[in-house]
Amino acid sequence: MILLVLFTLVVAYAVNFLYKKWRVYRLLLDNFKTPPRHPIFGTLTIFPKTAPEIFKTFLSLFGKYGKNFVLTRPILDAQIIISDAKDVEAILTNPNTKNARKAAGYRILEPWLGTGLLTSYGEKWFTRRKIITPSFHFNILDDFVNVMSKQSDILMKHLKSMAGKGEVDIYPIVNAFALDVISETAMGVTVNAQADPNSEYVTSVKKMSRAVQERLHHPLGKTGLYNLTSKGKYQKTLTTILHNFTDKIIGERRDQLLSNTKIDKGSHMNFLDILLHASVGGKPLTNADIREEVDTFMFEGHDTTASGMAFTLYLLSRHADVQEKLYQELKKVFGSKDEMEITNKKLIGLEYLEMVIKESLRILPPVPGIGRQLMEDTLIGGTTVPAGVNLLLSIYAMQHDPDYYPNPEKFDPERFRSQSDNKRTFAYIPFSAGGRNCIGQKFALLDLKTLIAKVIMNFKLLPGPEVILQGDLILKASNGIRIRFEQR
Ligand code: HEM
Repeated sequence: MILLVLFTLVVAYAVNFLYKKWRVYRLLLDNFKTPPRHPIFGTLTIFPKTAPEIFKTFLSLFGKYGKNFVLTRPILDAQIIISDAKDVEAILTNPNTKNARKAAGYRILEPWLGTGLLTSYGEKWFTRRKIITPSFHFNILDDFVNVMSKQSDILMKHLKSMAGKGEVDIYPIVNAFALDVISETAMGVTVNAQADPNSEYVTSVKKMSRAVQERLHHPLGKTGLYNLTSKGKYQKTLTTILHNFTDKIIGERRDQLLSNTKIDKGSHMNFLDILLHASVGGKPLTNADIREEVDTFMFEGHDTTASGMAFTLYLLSRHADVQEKLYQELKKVFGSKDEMEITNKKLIGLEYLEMVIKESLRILPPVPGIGRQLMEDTLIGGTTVPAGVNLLLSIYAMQHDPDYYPNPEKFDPERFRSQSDNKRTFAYIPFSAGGRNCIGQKFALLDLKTLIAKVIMNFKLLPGPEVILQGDLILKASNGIRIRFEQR
């Protein structure tokens, strides 16, 4: 009898669950365009197998189905893809920012990042954001520029050894640079990715970035069942290595503070120090709390920036006129390459460099799209979409939409000479926008400017093959980002 009652309850729950899902599913399909659907697999079947082909097919859908459309997956799962800047604005500027919950896909980052700033929401996100925001104060960024400049000198030596010797895939090289900069600024230690690319931590970060991308495409990727697969177990092993490393750094730094060893104020205050000094409701953050944030910075602060750096150099290598104009601006500010002293103030004065970077981040945005799960009913394209629905805001599609950017495939930094065109504001969001925008935006721009300025003052860039793009969490090139260097 008890079994019968239990069985009936389970069936009733399942029917109710599916009925509610079906109603949302129907609402979305009745109000948004959608590509042809397979009865079980939904629109998954229109996508080819490889990551570059998936990205190409995805982008072609905007031409066929308009700025917003729906994609479906098994079990009545529907997601709205959005590239109408008006709708993006309404979603990102919702005054209830605390409730900006990330889409279900972000949960694949949680084994490594926990629920740090990127993945959390509600009160936890709000409190952490308040604590972390001062880490990006102008004065602190000033100190960080010294780290960026020092690390870029190491990179120059590395590039010199490669100049004039044919094509180089620039992505892993600038990735190591970005990792060194973020580790020194976030944790106060150098992981020496440039000098020692084979250390356990450095290789584990790289493997983890790849493992996360793979998980994104795995049918069980977003479920707990993934942890039982061999790939899931591999991700767990990497997580343990990465956590052990961060735990050790945090533990040592806390002990140093407790034993009253004075933090050397002559050196920069890093994010870790700020977190160790912070408290919530009078209680200090635990080591586990701090680890979430340090790991989040290590992930979000290096792959993104490396993608931006590598693609900017790639675009410059293919546009000799822009490169020359930039070189002339840099020469005026820095004099000769041997006397280059990089400061925050000098970088801010480089107007054309800023335009070049902005246009690069438009044409090849490191984060091609961001996901949200609606926490309240929201009007999208004239339809009230119920809470719970997952959205993908396509940064790439908006920034390539001819309605917002005439001749969108043309690399033209002059687009950013005038900032007066308000129509475009939310069509250009490489760092997202609103309350949950990128907290590291200023940091990333300084990092990009330092590296690009140093490279262009020292080298002439020449083109290699065209990139084949793949756009998962981070925009990358499946054939590498290959260019040639000649020493100036
Ligand atoms: C060119 C480089 C970068 C780009 C294009 C970029 C882009 C973005 C974007 C689009 C978001 C929104 C993500 C979402 O809503 O899901 C974001 C969030 C975030 N970024 Fe960046 N980012 C860059 C560099 C950095 C750096 C250097 C750091 C750290 C130093 C950083 C830390 C973060 C964090 C912690 C968040 C979450 C913020 C929150 O939700 O409150 N990013 N970034």
